[in-house]
This record gives sequence, C-alpha cells and structure tokens, in this order.
Amino acid sequence: MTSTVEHSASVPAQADDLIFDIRNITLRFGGVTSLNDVSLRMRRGQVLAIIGPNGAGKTSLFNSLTGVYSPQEGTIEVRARLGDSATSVIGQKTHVVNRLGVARTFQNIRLFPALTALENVKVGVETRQKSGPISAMLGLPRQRREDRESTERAFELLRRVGLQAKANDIAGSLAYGEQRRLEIARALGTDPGVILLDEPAAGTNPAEKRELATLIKGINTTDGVSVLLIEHDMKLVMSIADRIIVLNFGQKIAEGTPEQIQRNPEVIAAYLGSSADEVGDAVQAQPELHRIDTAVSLDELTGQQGPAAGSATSTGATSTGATSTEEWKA
Ligand SMILES: Nc1ncnc2c1ncn2[C@@H]1O[C@H](COP(=O)(O)OP(=O)(O)OP(=O)(O)O)[C@@H](O)[C@H]1O
Repeated sequence: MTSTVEHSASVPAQADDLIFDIRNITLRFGGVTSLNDVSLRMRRGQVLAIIGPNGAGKTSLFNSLTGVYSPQEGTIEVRARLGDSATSVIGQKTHVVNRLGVARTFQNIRLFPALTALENVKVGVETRQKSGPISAMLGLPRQRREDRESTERAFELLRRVGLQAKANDIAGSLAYGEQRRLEIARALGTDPGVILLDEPAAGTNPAEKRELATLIKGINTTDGVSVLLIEHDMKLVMSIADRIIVLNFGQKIAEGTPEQIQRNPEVIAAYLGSSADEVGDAVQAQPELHRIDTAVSLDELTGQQGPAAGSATSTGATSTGATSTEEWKA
C-alpha cells in the first residue's frame, strides 16, 4: 500500500514552512484501525486536499489534528501561525488547538441555528478576545470596546463570504450553501493560520460550488490562510488544490499534484475497487484512458462514466468495490 507518488517526508522543508508535521499516526477504535501509520506534512500557504473513498479515515485525520481524537501512536506537531513555535497536538483540548491557530468546519454543519448570522460569526471572533464573562456582565469599558470590535470584524467576515445582506437573518433560515459559507466565516473569525474544511461543497448546487471554489482560493491567496480540505467533489478538488493526499482504508496511498493523482493507477484502483495491476492492464490496453484532462473529475472518470456509475452518492462519493475493471473498460 505504499506506491506513493511522492512521500511528503522526502520533501525538504524549512521548519517554519510547515503547518502540520504528522508522523506515523495510528488511531484505533477497538478492532477498527481508522488511521494506520499515516505520515504527512502540510506546508504553509498550501491548499492541501485529502481525498479517499468513504470510510478511508479523512474525518478521523481532521479529528486527530484538532484534538477531538488522540491517536495511540505517532506525533502531530502544529505551527499554524508564522513565527509560532511547534506545539504537539495529541492530548490537547480542541479549544487549545483552536487558539494555536487551527480552525475547522464540519461535515454536518454545526452553527447556532437560533442565532443570527452575525452572532454566529461573533462567537468565533470572541474566542480571541480577552474579556471574560465577569467584565461582560458588568459592561466594563474594555468589554464594550471589544464588543464593538467583534461586531465590526464579524461584518467584515460576512462581507468576505458574501453574506453581508444576511447579517441579521437567523442562521437556521439560510440556504444550505449560505450556511456552509457562514461556517467558514465563523472559523475565520478565530484568526487561524490554517483552516480545515470538511466537505464544504456537500449538498451545494453547481453555482454554489463555483462560488465556494473562488472563496477558498481567495482565503488562501488573499487572506494568507493555509487550507486543508476534505472533499468528494473532484472537480472542485482538482481546480483548487496545490497538492492532494489520498487515503484508503486508513493508509496514505498517494500524494502529489492534481495531475499526478489523476494519473495514479493505485488511486484509480482505490476508487474502483480493483487492483492496481488490473488498472495498469486497462491503461495499457486503452492508452487514451491515461490522458486525463484536469478539467475532468475523478468521479467522472471512475464512478460516473457509462454503465459503471456504481454507487455514486449525491455528494459525488463512490464506494469501493462497486465497479469492476471490465465494466469500467466497457
Ligand atoms: N468514534 C469512532 N468510533 C468507532 N469507529 C470510528 C469512529 N470514528 C471513525 N471510526 C471509523 O474509522 C473509519 C474511518 O472513518 P472516517 O469517518 O474517518 O472516514 P472518512 O474517510 O471521513 O469517511 P466519509 O468520506 O464517509 O466521511 C471508519 O471505519 C469509521 O467507522
């Protein structure tokens, strides 16, 4: 399981250039090994995508990076903000990891549905402020100043994600794609060095996906926030990721540029549920299969082409084992 395009450990990187340095982590739940000896490095400034079939361990990785889960083996060091020293993540509480500059959104949206959009973002902004509950109750001058500042910052962030007109709308009443963008605004409110987005495009329509792609790229290039992305929509991934890491059954099976990943037989096999050799044979027999335009999604290539559509879901995810190589070649 190690025909990796390029092992991250072999890429030389300056210490301060690394956001995450993850070495040999293994995470088990009873008899289930959700991450098996995974090592990876995330460089500052990157959009790094984590892809893989359902149950591959992607969310387990996010949970390990944010203090939700503690892998039994291995190490995770984070250096989210430039100039910070490296800190070990394993064993830290989630709010401590957030204060270290790691923000995230969730696969299942977790907003405060009864609060307004503005209030939701203020919750994020206020995690970085100094006033405690006592000064808030007493309405001390510092608390009033911080409240004004957090309102201004929250408005700014709503503008950033295109929701300024919805500031006073109840979060639960917003359209699905808007709620996803609101979650991103709230995460940005904590002033992160890196943002972890767990399936941000799930349940969104094609127009919302295009807006999301522009937003994520902008967060990375304009706002200078590194982005770690789990996403099943391969078109989105291929259009915005600088690098991609592929997990399958808890193991890292490949890493590389979008072009390298799209051409990697083991990745294709993981999505198809056939062996790398079978896919290699298929590629040799039909060389045109090897020429994958980057505009073509891996889902289109693997799960959604012709009669082999298999078990593609509404999020574009395919499950392993649904499609034989013969069907794929047909
Ligand atoms: N809290 C938990 N308790 C028991 N098993 C778990 C737990 N969290 C994850 N797992 C198991 O770990 C494996 C990886 O799950 P994970 O959710 O990380 O996969 P994923 O790649 O994010 O999948 P999906 O694309 O469907 O979200 C699965 O077998 C899952 O059942």
